[in-house]
Order: sequence, then structure tokens, then C-alpha cells
Amino acid sequence: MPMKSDLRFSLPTPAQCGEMDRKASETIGISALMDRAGWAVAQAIRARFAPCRVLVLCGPGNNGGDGYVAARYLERAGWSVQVAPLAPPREGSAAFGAAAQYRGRITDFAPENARRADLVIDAVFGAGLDRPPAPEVVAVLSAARTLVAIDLPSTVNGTTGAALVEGPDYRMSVTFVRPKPGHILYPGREICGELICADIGMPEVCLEAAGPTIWLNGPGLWHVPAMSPEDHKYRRGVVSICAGQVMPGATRLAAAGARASGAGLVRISAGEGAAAYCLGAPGLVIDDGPLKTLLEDERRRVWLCGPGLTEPEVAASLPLLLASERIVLADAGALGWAGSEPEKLRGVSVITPHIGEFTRLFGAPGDDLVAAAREAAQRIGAVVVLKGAVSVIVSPDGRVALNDHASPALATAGSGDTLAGVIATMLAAGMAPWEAACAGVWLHGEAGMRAGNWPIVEALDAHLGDARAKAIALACEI
Ligand SMILES: NC(=O)C1=CN([C@@H]2O[C@H](COP(=O)(O)OP(=O)(O)OC[C@H]3O[C@@H](n4cnc5c(N)ncnc54)[C@H](OP(=O)(O)O)[C@@H]3O)[C@@H](O)[C@H]2O)[C@H](O)CC1
Ligand SMILES: [K+]
Repeated sequence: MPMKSDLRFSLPTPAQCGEMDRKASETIGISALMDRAGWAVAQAIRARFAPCRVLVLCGPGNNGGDGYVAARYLERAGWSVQVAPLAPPREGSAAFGAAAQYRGRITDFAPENARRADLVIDAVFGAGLDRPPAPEVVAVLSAARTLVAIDLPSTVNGTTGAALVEGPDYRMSVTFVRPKPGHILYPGREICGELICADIGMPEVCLEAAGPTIWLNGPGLWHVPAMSPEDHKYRRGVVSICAGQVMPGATRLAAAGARASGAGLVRISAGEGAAAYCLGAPGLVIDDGPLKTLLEDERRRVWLCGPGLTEPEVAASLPLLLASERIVLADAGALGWAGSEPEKLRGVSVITPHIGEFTRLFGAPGDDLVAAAREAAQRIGAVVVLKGAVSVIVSPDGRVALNDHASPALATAGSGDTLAGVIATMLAAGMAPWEAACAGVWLHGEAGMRAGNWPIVEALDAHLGDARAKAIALACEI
């Protein structure tokens, strides 16, 4: 598990937030936290909007409680405020106390009132949303011209980011303590609008007690080895890549990604197709010997199998790699070779499917990408990197990192081959599989951001070294 110091990367689920709140109620008290939460919402709104007519939609739980507090602070700042309760808070609850302290105007929970307001604050449901909201609730939210969510939009599942119903988009969402997975995963991410995370003084022990297992990917969650005066190519790590005879481009891209991200040595095992790889890239070593012989070299621990390979080529290489207990990253052709029998991949360390490849292997993931990727990782005992706009990186032990450090520039053919090469380099540098996968995905994303507009995939390579240096520097700062 990531350590206590890594809590700053945690993305607690709503269920874990419930646990956190229970723990907090034993120490600091929910009312104090609610007051800070509502104040933070009012401050975020005052910083972004000119005074205007505000309607606060309040549900029966603590999310509604935050709404009453925000209403009180906005009114105190001279704004025109009305509260529309969906249902009253439970007597004796913190939200009940917050509602009692709000002495301003109350109106009906109705679409026409939402339509009349300049700004509508959604404090209907937050972490407690556990089923689709009723159509009457959605109708009121949809009538708003500008919407701000407290914690989460009342239509979004905070664990999965799924939209429980079709609803409106928000200008901004103000959450507390840490973002939730639903703020990061699509479509939730898009529905939320600008995301603000306010520090409300939640004691760290409470967050720790919640036991988060999902993390926002970034340097500090893992550490990439830095350059050292004692380095030599074997210490930096050897990446070996199985090459095919028909599609050399993918293999070459993977090799280039591996070299550009700092591998000590990259070797391509090309067998009879060696001639296709000998042109250009003089720093690459091309082997034409049989794989069995190459595997006698124990320094060649890390192997990449799949980019540019046909299924027969995978069949001729992957079982041998597994039998010789190498650290294997399987991608592309290797995933196709496994078809709908993912158990054939048992023994590999990391797989890197996009959603189509994942679906062929394990079936459609449905709305809960994290749960599906977790099940897949357990099933084959390997780290699963489910690639997408937000990539989900899952260890068989249940750790999950969500990577939003990426750019749409990466959505181009060959980008996955480069990524496979980068992850292989991290493995060859001695990183554990989940950490290597997290680091590789982040470096790839960073390179995409640095590569400017509409880069061709080869352009990523020029930025991978600086991306690695940045990751090292950022991890040291933390
Ligand atoms: N984590 C923190 O740091 C703090 C968070 N705060 C805020 O608290 C909410 C979570 O509060 P909670 O009371 O647990 O949950 P909600 O207010 O989101 O919702 C619970 C109530 O809503 C009902 N509910 C849920 N879904 C529906 C639905 N689809 N239709 C109708 N009613 C629904 C639920 O009813 P049940 O019948 O299921 O019991 C509850 O009545 C968090 O989001 C933050 O905003 C605190 O301020 C403290 C700090
Ligand atoms: K809400």
C-alpha cells in the first residue's frame, strides 16, 4: 500500500468519506466541518461570480447542511439568497443545526424558482447519493442557468463518475478534503466543471481511517530512479523487445520510447526479420538469434511482447518468455493472441489494453472502470493499465491509480507503443510493476503535454527525458 505520507494523493470513495465523517464525529465534530465546508463554498462563489440572485437547493443530508451554511455566508456578504429544501434534515443532525441557523428566505423546490435565479447551488445530494435522483429533482437542476455543485453534482456517482441520469453540466464543483474518484473519471469529470478542493481541516487520522485505495497518479506516489555517477547500461536497465516481420513500425516506436525514457540498453529480438530493423537508430541492438538462446542472458530480465506482432509471432515468443520467468509487459498483439481467454496471460507483470482490447479479453467493463479493471488484475495476477482519457492503473493487490496527467495529443496511432516502451524502461530500472506502470503513464502524459499541438507520435520521444527529470524533481519536493 502507499504510505501514510501518500494520503495527499488519495481519492476516497463516498463510502470511505462516510467512514471519515464517522471518525471525524468522534473528534472535531461534523458541525465544525460543515461550517468550514459551507464557508469554502461561499468563498469559491464570491471569488468567481459578481453578487447575484442565488437559489440554494438543499437535500435532507449533510450535503444539504453545507448548502444552508453557504446560504448563510452568502447572505451575510450581502447577496440575494433563497433556499429551496427538497426535504427537511433529520432532527438532531448537523444539517438540522445548520438549517436552524439559516434565517433567510425559503422557497419551493420548483423549476420556476431555479429558472429565476442567476446562480443555483446544488446541495441536494453529495456523497450519500446511492440511487438515481427522481425526475422532479433533475427537472429543477436542469432549469438552472448556472449551476454550482457542493461536493458532487446530484446526478453523478462519486465512486465511478457515471451519470446516474441524464442531467445538466455544472460550472463548478466545490469538494472537500480530497477529490473523489467520480470527480476524476469521465463523464463525472466533465459534468463537474471546474473542480475546487477546499481544505476544511479534516484531521489526517480520519482520512487514514477511511482506508483509501484509489490514488491520483503523480510523482511522489512512486519514485523514478535518478541518474547516478555509478550508472552503467545494465544498472540503468536492459529492455528487450520481441519484434515481428510484418509490422516493424510499432516495435520501433516502442524501442524509441524505451530509449528516450532512459533505458540503459534496448535490444530488439528480430530473428529472421533482423534486416528490417538494422537501418537507422544505431544505438539499438538487433539480435537475429533464436529467442531461446537470447534468454540464456540473465541480464535481459525485462521483455516487451506484443507491439507489431502477429498472433503466430506471439505464440512463438510469449510462452517462452513466461517459461523463463521474465518480467513481461504484454500489449497489442499479445492481448489479441489471448483472445477472450485472459488466463493465457498469467505470468506477465503488466498488460496495457485500451478499452477495445480490454473488452475482448474480459468483457465490457460497464460504468465502473475501476471495479472492472480490479477484477481483471486479480483474474490474471498482473497490473492492468486500462488506457483512456483517464487511464486506470490497477495492481492485483487492489491498489488503483487514476491518471489525468495526459493530453488529447496522445490520441494518435503508435502512442500506445511508445507508452509500452516507457513502462518497460521503468521495469528495467528496477521499479515494481504497479509503480513502473504509474510512472510510465505519467511520463507519457507529460511528454504529450510538452509536445505542442497535433504532434506526430515520434515527437513524444524528444520530451521523455525532460519528463523523467521533472518527475524526479517533483518527487523530491514532496
Ligand atoms: N467528507 C467531508 O469532509 C464532509 C462532508 N460533508 C458533506 O456531507 C455530505 C455527505 O452527507 P450525507 O448525509 O452522508 O449524504 P448526502 O447529504 O449526500 O445524502 C444523504 C441523504 O440523501 C438521501 N438520498 C440519497 N440518494 C437519494 C436519492 N437518489 N433520492 C432521494 N434521496 C436520496 C438519503 O436518503 P436515504 O433514504 O438513502 O437515507 C439521505 O437522506 C458530503 O457530500 C458533503 O457535502 C459534511 O459537511 C462534513 C464534511
Ligand atoms: K450536490
